[in-house]
Amino acid sequence: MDNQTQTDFEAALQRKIDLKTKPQGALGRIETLAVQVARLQRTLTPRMGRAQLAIFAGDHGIAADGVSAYPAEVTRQMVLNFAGGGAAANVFAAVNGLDLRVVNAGVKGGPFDMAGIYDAPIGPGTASFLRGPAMTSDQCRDALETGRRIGAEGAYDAMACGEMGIGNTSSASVLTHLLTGVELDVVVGRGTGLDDDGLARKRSVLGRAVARVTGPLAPLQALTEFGGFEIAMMTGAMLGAAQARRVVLVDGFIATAAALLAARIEPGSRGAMVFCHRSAEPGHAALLAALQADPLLALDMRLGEGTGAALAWPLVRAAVAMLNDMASFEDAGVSGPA
Ligand SMILES: Cc1cc2ncn([C@H]3O[C@H](COP(=O)(O)O)[C@@H](O)[C@H]3O)c2cc1C
Ligand SMILES: O=C(O)c1cccnc1
Repeated sequence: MDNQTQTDFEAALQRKIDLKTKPQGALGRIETLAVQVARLQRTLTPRMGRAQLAIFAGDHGIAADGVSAYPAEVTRQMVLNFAGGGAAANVFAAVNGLDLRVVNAGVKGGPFDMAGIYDAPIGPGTASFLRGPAMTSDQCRDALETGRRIGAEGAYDAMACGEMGIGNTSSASVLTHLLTGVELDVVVGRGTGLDDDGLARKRSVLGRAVARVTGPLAPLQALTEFGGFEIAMMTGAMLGAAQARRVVLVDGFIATAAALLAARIEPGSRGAMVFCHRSAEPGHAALLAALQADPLLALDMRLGEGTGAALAWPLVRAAVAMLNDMASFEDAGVSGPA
């Protein structure tokens, strides 16, 4: 769109919302959401029919260094739980009508070879980033490419990204520190529920890991050094979905680390992102501030899997329904402001 067309479009969009049977601005953030989706789809009559929740799973070498309250085997066990329909993400996706896709981005123990799990492993888990890079730059590129393809596949209007990977709050914490400049100790949290000793150990391990590198890292370098296969694939999926002009439903701490990477790699992707909830994991605030994002929900959740994204999906649908289906003052014969 040229500048004049853009200005006319924005004016027509705001006028359409202001003529609805409500006091001006009375639907608050629902109005902002409607504007965002209309801009993304470049129409005054956007569509918000189907959403997919893709859960990317990957193992982390750093998990063997004692940074999680749970053992690494839980990653694989939870992938089987997703396939069996028993996880929180399954339940919320079912209630709110999102299609679920489970992606093996690199879980230890080899391919699953079973219905309901898409095997696209980059490797058998990352290497521990305490001792060297988590992955090679080729692996990082492959994960991003696979993610981009997944993000653009199917006939979806929205893409929710979730993750599973024991140890991935460690990866996300280091990425948050490197990408935002906020002090490491501030952004490291309890993850799955470390006690005070566990948290101190996690801070110490991650401090030593960060000391391995010097100087500011470019986003792709940071992802290669300290990322996870599921984080890299999720970053790619967000980029692919944004490029296809789909709404990107961003979940909690880990997903927002991927979102910040995506926005740094391609700033244009930011416009597609809807920030769904504020995680209780402390590093989330730093990521949200860097993205100038104010999430829709604050439910004290700290799970991941895309649970917050699945819960926020009906709000996006409601915003679009408001724009398309709500009567104007004239349609309904309601008097405007006195
Ligand atoms: C049973 C179970 C289900 C989960 N679903 C998501 N996570 C979440 O916790 C993990 C990250 O936390 P940390 O860095 O402390 O390991 C990720 O797998 C994340 O998705 C889970 C964790 C557990 C234990
Ligand atoms: O907010 C998240 O995504 C999160 C927080 C803790 C553990 N796993 C995920």
